[in-house]
Amino acid sequence: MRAPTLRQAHWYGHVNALNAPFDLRHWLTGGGSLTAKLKDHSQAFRVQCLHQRPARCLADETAAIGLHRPGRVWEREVLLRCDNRPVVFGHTVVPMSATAADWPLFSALGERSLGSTLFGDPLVRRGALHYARLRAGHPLMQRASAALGLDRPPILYARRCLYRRRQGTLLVTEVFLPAVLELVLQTNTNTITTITNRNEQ
Ligand SMILES: C=C(O[C@@H]1C=C(C(=O)O)C=C[C@H]1O)C(=O)O
Repeated sequence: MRAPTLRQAHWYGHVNALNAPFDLRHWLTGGGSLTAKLKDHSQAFRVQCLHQRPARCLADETAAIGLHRPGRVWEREVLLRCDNRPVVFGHTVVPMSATAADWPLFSALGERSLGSTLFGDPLVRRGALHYARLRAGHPLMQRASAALGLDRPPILYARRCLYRRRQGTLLVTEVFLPAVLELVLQTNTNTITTITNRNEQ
């Protein structure tokens, strides 16, 4: 196997290949909507849309979205914020050949979560998760670091998933930022209060 250049990552089919921090594993491998999981771990969740525009797909995503050579795509990049702290850099690409019938809600998403349109749509088929370690030269490392205005961390861990709907493909890459490790599951204090009150009566 040819060693990937720094601008490209090797995407593995199993998270064990990353040797990622233990506390990151459940974020990397979790099924269901990441948006829903982040909402469970924060009081306030927000999608900050950085841009959604035509772009050239990254070298290591060309084949994944079914293109024979790097071509033009619709590119959406976001920061997912929990209690205003950026915890995930999201990068989504859709080939220009896709039609509105393939992804009817994609073009007008704005600051609504893409996940809210994917999960629950019976026509959407979700592929397997793949995982990668992003190093300094990878475009998504550079973009995530720039969005945070921070020096580049040595490594960021990412996952990506291909979604299909009708004839369309859509590739979502989620780059997990260091602050995600500080999130705590928000227990529903109302439920606990109710139970406590009942016990005291
Ligand atoms: C795919 C999902 O959508 C999330 C929302 C995104 C967006 O709004 O661009 C991008 C990445 C995802 O983490 C999800 O919630 O699981």
